[in-house]
Amino acid sequence: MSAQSTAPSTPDVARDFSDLEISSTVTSPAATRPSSPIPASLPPSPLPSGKHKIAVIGSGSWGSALAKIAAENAVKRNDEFHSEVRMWVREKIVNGKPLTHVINRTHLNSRYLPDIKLPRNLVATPHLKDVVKDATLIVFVVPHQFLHTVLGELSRPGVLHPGARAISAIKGVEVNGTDIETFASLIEGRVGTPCSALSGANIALEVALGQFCETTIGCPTHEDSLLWSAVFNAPTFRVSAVEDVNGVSLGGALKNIVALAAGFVDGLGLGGNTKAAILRIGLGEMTEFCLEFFEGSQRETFSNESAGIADLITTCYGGRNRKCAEEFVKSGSTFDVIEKKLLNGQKLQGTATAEEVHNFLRARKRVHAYPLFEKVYQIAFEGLPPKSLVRGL
Ligand SMILES: NC(=O)c1ccc[n+]([C@@H]2O[C@H](COP(=O)([O-])OP(=O)(O)OC[C@H]3O[C@@H](n4cnc5c(N)ncnc54)[C@H](O)[C@@H]3O)[C@@H](O)[C@H]2O)c1
Ligand SMILES: O=P(O)(O)OC[C@H](O)CO
Repeated sequence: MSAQSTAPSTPDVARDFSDLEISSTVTSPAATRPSSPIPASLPPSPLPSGKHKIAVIGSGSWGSALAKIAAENAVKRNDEFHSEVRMWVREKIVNGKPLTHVINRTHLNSRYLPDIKLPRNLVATPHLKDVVKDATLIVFVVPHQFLHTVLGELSRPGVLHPGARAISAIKGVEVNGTDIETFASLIEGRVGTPCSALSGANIALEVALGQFCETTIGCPTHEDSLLWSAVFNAPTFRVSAVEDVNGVSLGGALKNIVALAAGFVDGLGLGGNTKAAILRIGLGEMTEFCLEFFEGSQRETFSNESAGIADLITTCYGGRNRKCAEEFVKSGSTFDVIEKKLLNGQKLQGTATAEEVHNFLRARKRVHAYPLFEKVYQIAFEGLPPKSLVRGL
């Protein structure tokens, strides 16, 4: 959704789908929270009947981990899904061989998620058009820097199945002057498929190793939440559904700014009390930002869901943004240099989001209302000394 005015929040209970069985013709009323509807310009096209075909756009560490779960579920729920799941891999030569060949022969993504065995029914495919051919369920999980290029190709007529549904697992926001949009909304607008959001306390490697965790899906309709729960819910990846697409998207995006602050705290050698204060203040700014600018979003998505408080905690202790921000303080290098040095080809999201959010707040003349976000921006981009992080908060 585009930026909008403040709206009251209504508490409700999220639904746990651990024992889920799906049907593509579910008509029961939504058991999930109310939220903003699909824009009027996009009348939901009917979901195709029959088995669903899943496509995953992105094969970084999170793309590969999500594709693994989806492909395992596609086999387990073979009455609902085609067993073959295709994953878009941006071709790259790794040890003299194309990455797609490596993945399809060894069932390992040696570049981005090494040592994790991927299911044999997960097929790495280098051309986007082939990945989405006949796909009815499309997972978007590229680093947000590259989404526009992907959407450019997918928005050509005839490329996507007309009744397809999409979900975005991308953490970031799109800003244009005084407008702000989630990636779910951007995808929906560009390719015309209703788009849900998936976000949670989900460090890719831990998920891929099968360590228990939770995630939140924000879906525009109950039907979408049943579909996406069936794609992703697993014994060690527990899906809870809410109808707050914006809250789920914004939780994942904004926590990356707070994670940079947490990394500054670590780099400065400050202790647990300071970090806890940063997390509390950060969660407050994340929640208020979403409520102020995204009509219909829910405070409880931040306080109760994996996409809110839980993701904030895991990112501020174990994430890449935290790690790079600590190094920023300790080494004095730029984030570009640190990303190359520490992330082995993976992409940092928090700095870009801090800049986008700063530009948006400045355009809206609301910078003063979000002092932690602004401090992070100034430290990362304007040379403010990291030790001033907590001054005046
Ligand atoms: N890694 C995690 O633990 C994690 C967890 C949850 C959410 N996320 C989110 O998922 C999204 C994807 O992150 P990731 O960790 O899978 O990716 P990543 O950081 O591992 O980045 C690698 C991916 O970027 C692609 N890439 C590199 N250069 C490209 C270019 N020029 N054009 C197109 N693609 C290019 C690579 O092909 C590869 O698929 C991000 O928004 C991230 O915030 C990540
Ligand atoms: O490693 P980060 O900081 O990009 O965080 C990864 C995930 O978003 C954690 O849920």
